[in-house]
Amino acid sequence: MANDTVERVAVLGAGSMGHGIAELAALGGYDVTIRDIDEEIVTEGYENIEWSLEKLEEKGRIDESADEILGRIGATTDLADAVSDADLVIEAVPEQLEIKEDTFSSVDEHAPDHAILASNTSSLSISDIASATDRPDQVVGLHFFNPPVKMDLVEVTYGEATSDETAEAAYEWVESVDKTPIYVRKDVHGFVVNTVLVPFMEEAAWMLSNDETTIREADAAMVYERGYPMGPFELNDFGGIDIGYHFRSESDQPVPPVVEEKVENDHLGKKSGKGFYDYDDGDGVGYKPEDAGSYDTLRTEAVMINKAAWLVGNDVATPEEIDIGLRLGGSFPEGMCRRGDRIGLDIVLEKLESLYEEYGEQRYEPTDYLVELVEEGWTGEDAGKGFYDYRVEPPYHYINWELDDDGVLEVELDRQERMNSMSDDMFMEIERLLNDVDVDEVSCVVFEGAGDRAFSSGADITGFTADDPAEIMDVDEMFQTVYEFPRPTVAKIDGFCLGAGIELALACDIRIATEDSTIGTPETNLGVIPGGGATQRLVRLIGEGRTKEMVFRGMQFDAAQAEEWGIVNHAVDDEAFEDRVGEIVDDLVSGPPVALKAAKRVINDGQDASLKAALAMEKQSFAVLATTDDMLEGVTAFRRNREPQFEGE
Ligand SMILES: C/C=C/C(=O)SCCNC(=O)CCNC(=O)[C@H](O)C(C)(C)COP(=O)(O)OP(=O)(O)OC[C@H]1O[C@@H](n2cnc3c(N)ncnc32)[C@H](O)[C@@H]1OP(=O)(O)O
Repeated sequence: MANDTVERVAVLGAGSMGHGIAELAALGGYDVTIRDIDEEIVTEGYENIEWSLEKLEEKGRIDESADEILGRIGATTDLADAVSDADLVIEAVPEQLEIKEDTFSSVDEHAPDHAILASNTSSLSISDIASATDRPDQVVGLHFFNPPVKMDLVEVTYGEATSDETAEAAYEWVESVDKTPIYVRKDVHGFVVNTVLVPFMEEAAWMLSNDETTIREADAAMVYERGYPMGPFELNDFGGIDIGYHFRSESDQPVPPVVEEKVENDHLGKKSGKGFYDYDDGDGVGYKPEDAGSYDTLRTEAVMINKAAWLVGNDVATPEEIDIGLRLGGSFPEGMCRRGDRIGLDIVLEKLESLYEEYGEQRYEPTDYLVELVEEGWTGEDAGKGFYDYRVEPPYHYINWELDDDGVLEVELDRQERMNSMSDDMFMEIERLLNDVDVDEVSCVVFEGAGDRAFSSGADITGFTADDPAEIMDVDEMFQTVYEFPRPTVAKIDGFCLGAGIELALACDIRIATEDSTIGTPETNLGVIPGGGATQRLVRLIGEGRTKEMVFRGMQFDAAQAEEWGIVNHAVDDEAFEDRVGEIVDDLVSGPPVALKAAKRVINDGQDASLKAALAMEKQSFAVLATTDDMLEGVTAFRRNREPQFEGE
């Protein structure tokens, strides 16, 4: 029976994945034993962990010392020793079924009965691996991405016999080490991420094999026109061309001839000095935006969306899980379900049908689920439903929000894989939330960034070349919605707050930052200027000279300087941060709502009026407020020497 209290972890294999997983487990507070067959490999793995922890310590990214964390890690070559008291065993030995089976059979013999046995395989079947044990119900896939400490995603994969109890315990463990798990509910080859990601590279390789594209054209189009972080050939070179090759051939699927040829010639990508690009004797990756030509981006995206539909239709994963998987595991700007809903599933289906007709290849055959959606008229966002249902409560993918009993609306920008940088969807979601929320229920709004690295590093730069300039200009509306929201707003800044990040903060009424935060307007480094209001809001806040210096020089500085310049209200020590924000929010929550709303309007609008007109606005508001119940309550409380209880009337 799986144990839901994991205290001790054993990691088998001290290579790049194994030592990374062991480091992660130790960072999460677990006692870990790392084991490999050879003393030298174990020592190397241990030293790699030591080096990495020291780097994290130097960068101030860990709360404990590297030595303390290292103190939780033991190393051995003895498998029985490593697993005998482990509650969770994670295998990260070479990707060969025989080696995995031998390992699991020995682990089964020596690990406690309650232990969960996990495999980090990325391409083998969990069910096959589990069958080497007498407890297949306690065997689960835990597919970490490389490097495990940096990459946020872990796929938690069911084998045929895996019990819910085991999968749930594994899922919770992943959360306990601060990673994001997604369930892969069936043991399908490639799990979720690779099922959708591999065609990104493969479709381009088929097109190259058929002389339908060039390497640079495909890479430039997917990066600059569609916003992917790397082009398909660049990604293939980066990850290793042999990896994708084995992935296809293991599952008896045809391999594009250009890939076969590269593997035969040992041109495996960056690691061998040559792949689709030449790294040793050439300039390496070298495409430019103008190389994009007429590459058929929809062809690749349609195949990926078809794969995503196949996963959903076969209950392997939900659209949310697929999209999180691709964002965190593939660094995609958005998941393929969301992208499909934006493109229009009817357009995707039509594309697949025409490709299927032209080439007759199985990979173009539209999956049943996609056909069903389109037949029912659920063709995506414009139709109100596609992979996601946009009709009643449209989903929020990039912000988390909560309205508590005191009326504090907490909005968390959550795109940690890209430093909470703001995509079009994030802009839209913030705006939609503020427009849809019942203002009477809200006493104040607090914006913050998810994770511990950034409030927001700005607008998503990768979208700049892919988006229509008119859409980029529209971002301004969200900032104005925040600025005009009729309740006090607070920016709670911890970490990078750059570009659109500081612009969101400037649209808030009060800004409070941890001392270590970095604040700035780096847009000129990108050849643009702030587009979300910073030039205008900053000049009103800190004056012309400082605004010009900041914007012209693309300056970034710490919170102390931001406080000195008047950009943030308070720069606060890390330890005191939550309390300080809490004090401010408490004051806003207990303040008189009608008066605060009036004060905000008069202060905002008065800045654009003449002093005379602004004073008149103030006087008028004062007079109106003097007739409210809140004023009576304020005066009564003063006379009776008690705290006022404002009702907002
Ligand atoms: C109208 C508004 C306009 C604007 O806002 S323009 C944008 C202004 N902002 C910037 O120019 C800041 C850009 N970002 C950075 O300079 C750096 O990041 C930081 C200094 C914030 C952090 O650096 P480090 O600690 O080395 O992290 P990392 O590896 O650069 O970032 C982690 C991942 O986040 C992605 N990322 C960060 N900021 C953005 C962004 N603004 N747009 C898109 N992606 C971003 C990276 O690329 C990377 O991703 P991967 O791990 O896949 O390599």
